[in-house]
Amino acid sequence: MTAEALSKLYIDRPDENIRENVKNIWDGIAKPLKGLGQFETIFAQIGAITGTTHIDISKKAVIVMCADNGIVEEGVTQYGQEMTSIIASSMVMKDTSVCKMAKVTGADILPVDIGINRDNEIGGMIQRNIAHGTRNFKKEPAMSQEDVLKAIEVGIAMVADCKEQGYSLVATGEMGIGNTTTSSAMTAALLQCRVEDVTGKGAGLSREGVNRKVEVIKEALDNYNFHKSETLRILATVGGYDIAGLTGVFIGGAVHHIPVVMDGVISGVAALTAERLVPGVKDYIIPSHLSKEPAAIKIMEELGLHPVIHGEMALGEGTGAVMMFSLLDMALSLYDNPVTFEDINRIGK
Ligand SMILES: O=C(O)c1ccc[n+]([C@@H]2O[C@H](COP(=O)([O-])O)[C@@H](O)[C@H]2O)c1
Ligand SMILES: Cc1cc2nc[nH]c2cc1C
Repeated sequence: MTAEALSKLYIDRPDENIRENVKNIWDGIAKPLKGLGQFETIFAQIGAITGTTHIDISKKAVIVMCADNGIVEEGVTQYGQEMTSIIASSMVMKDTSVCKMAKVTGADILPVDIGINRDNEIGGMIQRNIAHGTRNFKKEPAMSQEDVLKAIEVGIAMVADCKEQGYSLVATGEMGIGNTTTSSAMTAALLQCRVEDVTGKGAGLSREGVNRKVEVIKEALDNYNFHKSETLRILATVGGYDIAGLTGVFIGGAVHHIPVVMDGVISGVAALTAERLVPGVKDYIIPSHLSKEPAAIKIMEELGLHPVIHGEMALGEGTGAVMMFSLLDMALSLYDNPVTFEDINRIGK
């Protein structure tokens, strides 16, 4: 896909009549008006996206983009790069946090190697490796624009495949040591805000570690001198294959009318990138939780999204999105099997 073809993608507006119809169905259920709050508007959004008031979220998948980041050699993380491979391998064995949580809600985990740094493939992963990790963005741009476009295409194609396999709801997840550094760098560049305001502990840095991370990002951004509108250049220079792949997942959701549940801060940066590249994508995004990483709230504000879970989570892999799956299933049980005002009036007589 070329940058031009990407910018020309057309996103339909969600169906506003169906949005209203779903809201009216909620109002007919025997409960205080708007009593399920944001969940009512989320189902109205799903109806508007899918073009029907019959909400089906029975088959769910988490697309977990796994990739390595060259910036790790600058000492910006608590763990070494090998941890990406270790957790990705465990994901295939259904033995990581997101796998255990997905088992509870009955969702499938689709682990994608989009840029892990290792010579041999991890059997059982969806093989889409574009490169063995990115380059160190403090020294040189992390990726070429061509490779970034390939990664975006991988994400779009993953959603198309999911649709073909009957999935009606997908979520974003990722695994990649160093990806909170790429996320903070991208947020600072895309929102033109101070690096220290959008940089956090990631997977467990000390205060001194965070200070170092801030300095590394600042030095790099000073060199590149981005304008906030240079979305693709920012992604290619200081982003990662995981963020690019997830950008494609969000775009794919909008193109294929599949709602996409957004996980934490890395997914958030990808969502913002997708909306900047292809305006209209954000109408297809369902936020799940507000990550503890400080960039998350700024991204939510910029996108006008309101996550429902405020639990200070900072885990990644798609865990917050899977938690949201459970809440959506529970809310849907009211919508699917409602007690209406007619029912209770009849019983009460
Ligand atoms: O999802 C989040 O908001 C989130 C916040 C902090 C850390 N993580 C996870 O931790 C890893 C990145 O942390 P780090 O410190 O190596 O940049 C990566 O694999 C993410 O899935 C994820
Ligand atoms: C153990 C571990 C698991 C993770 N899952 C997502 N990011 C992670 C980072 C670490 C360090």
